[in-house]
Amino acid sequence: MALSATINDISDSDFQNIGPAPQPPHGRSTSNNIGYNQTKPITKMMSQFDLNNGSPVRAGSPLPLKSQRKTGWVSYKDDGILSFLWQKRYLILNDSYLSLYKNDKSTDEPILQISLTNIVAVSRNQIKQNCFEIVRSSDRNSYSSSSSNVSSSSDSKKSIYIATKTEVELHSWLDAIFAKCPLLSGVSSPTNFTHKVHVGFDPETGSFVGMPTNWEKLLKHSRITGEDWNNNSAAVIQVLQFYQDYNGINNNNLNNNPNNENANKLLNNIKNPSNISQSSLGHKNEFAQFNGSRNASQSNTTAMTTNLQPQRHAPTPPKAKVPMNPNKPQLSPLNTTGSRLHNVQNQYRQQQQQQRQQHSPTTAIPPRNTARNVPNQGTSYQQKAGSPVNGYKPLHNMSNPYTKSSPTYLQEQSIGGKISTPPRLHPQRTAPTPPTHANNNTSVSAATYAMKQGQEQRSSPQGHAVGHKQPLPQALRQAPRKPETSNGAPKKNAGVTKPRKQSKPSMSNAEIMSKLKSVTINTDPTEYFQMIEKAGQGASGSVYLAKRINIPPAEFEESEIPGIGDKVAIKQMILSKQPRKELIVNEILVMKDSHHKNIVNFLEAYLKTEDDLWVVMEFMEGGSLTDIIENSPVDDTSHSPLTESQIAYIVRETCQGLKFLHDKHIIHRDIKSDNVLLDMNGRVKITDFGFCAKLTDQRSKRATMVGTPYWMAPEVVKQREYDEKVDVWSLGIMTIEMLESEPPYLNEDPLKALYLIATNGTPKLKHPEKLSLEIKRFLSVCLCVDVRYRASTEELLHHGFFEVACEPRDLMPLLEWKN
Ligand SMILES: Nc1ncnc2c1ncn2[C@@H]1O[C@H](COP(=O)(O)OP(=O)(O)OP(=O)(O)O)[C@@H](O)[C@H]1O
Repeated sequence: MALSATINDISDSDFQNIGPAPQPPHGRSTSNNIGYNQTKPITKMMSQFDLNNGSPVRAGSPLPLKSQRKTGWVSYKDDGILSFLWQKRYLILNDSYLSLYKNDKSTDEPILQISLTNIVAVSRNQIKQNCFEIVRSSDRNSYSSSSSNVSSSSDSKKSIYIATKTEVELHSWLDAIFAKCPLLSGVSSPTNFTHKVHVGFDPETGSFVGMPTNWEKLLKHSRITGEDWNNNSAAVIQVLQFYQDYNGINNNNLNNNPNNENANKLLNNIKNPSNISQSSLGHKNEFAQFNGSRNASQSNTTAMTTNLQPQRHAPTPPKAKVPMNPNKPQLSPLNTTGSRLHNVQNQYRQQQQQQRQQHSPTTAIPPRNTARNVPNQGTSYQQKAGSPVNGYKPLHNMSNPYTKSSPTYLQEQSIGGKISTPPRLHPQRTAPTPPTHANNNTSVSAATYAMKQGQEQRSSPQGHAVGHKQPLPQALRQAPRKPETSNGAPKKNAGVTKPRKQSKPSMSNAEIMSKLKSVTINTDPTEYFQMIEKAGQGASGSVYLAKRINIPPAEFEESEIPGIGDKVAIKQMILSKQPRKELIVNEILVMKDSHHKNIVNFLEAYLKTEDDLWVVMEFMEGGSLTDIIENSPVDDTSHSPLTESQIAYIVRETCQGLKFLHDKHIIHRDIKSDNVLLDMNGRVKITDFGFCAKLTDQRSKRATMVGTPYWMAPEVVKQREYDEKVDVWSLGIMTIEMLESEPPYLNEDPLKALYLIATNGTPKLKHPEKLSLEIKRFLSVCLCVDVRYRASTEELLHHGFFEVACEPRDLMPLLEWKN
């Protein structure tokens, strides 16, 4: 293995580091007493690290512990055949080896000796109290008196576990080992989420200590608790890493964020809900941005904050036909997702925005926020409007393939582009979002509204977010609204935003345009369509209902000539506003090649000008499944708005679409109710292919973080390799959406939600007693953490749950709200 080869090349004078290299701890305390509650030394120590700019330290850098020999009694176990056994051993750490002896006479032969150059990771482990794991590469330099004493696996990595009597001892060993092992570089790198630095939760101050500043801050603002930390610190580190990567957050940005003070105040308010007054909402709003949407593209920021008028000053009418001029798309006052705001909400949001602007020199795109509208919400909103906020509403949907610098499909694999490896984390952020120029009165963030509406909804002591002790008021179960775009329509981009790494685009602009031209008709399509109304708003553009009135000459095969008078959906995108044009190419290529009854049918695409792209698809007049969930009444017993038969039908159809993709080795990676559309005949189809990934013989697994966190499989959150089965997990979550109106953990802040996904395993249902055995069995095979036991789409299609599936016509009642 390359790693071990590298390791064996290390000489004493070399310093090697995995990943971007942080600075080792200069002037690090030699004390072995850095313990759990000793926040000062640890914080001080950590403050010396520059995780962004750290460079490898060459030999000769002061490592105070280097010259010391450390000894002590520990409990030891390995992961070999004696793995059940904890044995008392005498541990000696010198400058070259970590050795375990049966007694404290080091003159005897050690039972295990590991060369320090072979130690590749050290992390706390929960299998025993005060325990840490040492991972070593297969080694020529290490010695074991009994091969069975060490992992019997032929893997090149082996683990041993060491437990100490006290937490203080544990930290002291960690300190010493980190200081001496060249591959550990003294502190964990944020790009390697092996937890190599001892961090902790100080119960006295109620804060996390010993972390990079940005992580500390993220944790402060999350609802991850000391208990969570103690239960599974590795998972906390993982989700921090994930969150940071996903949002492209770096230290500088956080450290320099002028909102931090406000965020801290907000944190206090969250800790002490009674402190929160109306006037503190501005801070809270900033928290929403801080926590969720700080990375939104700048280009969208101003536009969004200036264009909320239609929704703020008038409740959205249920439906209106707005004639469209195709040459000049009008901004529809419709909230096309079917979410209707009340005036009180709008005033509320306005007020919040004013506060936010007073307090914050920056503006970020508020989170996308899919309102889960429920009947009679007005009353609840009004009640909330006058009452203090005791929490904040988390962020539902983070998808926005086009507005972020995300690791892309095209960067990763071969559909329509070059193959390149997924980018590593570059902690640099984009420039801070410029101050908004929006008029205070018109600039309202959906996030701020959501915050106001939010409710502190703690997870159970066990950490399960679902299964609330008390049923939530209807309005509070409503997810935040989508951030709104230039026409007041909701926008997908909330909470944890989709990944935006500063990776080099895999194709140049010219290459993208050339690719785009090869898959589009390069004519002005205006004369071929009559625009009827706006049907929806995505992050990358608007979707219009249109009628085909003409057909471009010689553009279609005879068998494919579309019908005059057919209704179509046209997604119009201004290319210069798309930070990731390759995602659009990606989407077109996948759609073009994916004709299936459960996939939204791509018809054609036009490059009207170099900047104006029209993608023509079949029109799905029923809207998204999210719309249906939002607009379906929930009864008093909080029973599902959909029957199990309806759910079985919708899930089966989605599953068929997924199987089609999976058979082509394509992973959708963003399955959720927003991306499932229905027509008025009850047909169900998958859409939004911007994040698809192709598995190839060379790459049968993926590792890039893509998707929308609440729907993400644990292996994605944990940044492990994954395959098609991530879609099966998301399908299970989508099934829960239909049962409970929202995905698990939606009421948690994004970081906590990620933690819960990573640690809770299969999410718990709110009302399992109301569900059939079949649907529960179905969910258990979709939401199986162990991917090996998670069903494939092929297997799912044989599941007994689908036997109760209704007929398409039985969905009609769910579509009535559209009429
Ligand atoms: N084929 C279609 N038929 C009918 N309505 C559609 C169709 N495609 C999209 N819509 C509507 O337009 C909205 C926006 O769709 P779009 O695919 O642009 O959404 P998005 O995924 O949020 O955006 P983006 O893909 O740009 O991030 C959808 O929520 C849906 O209501």
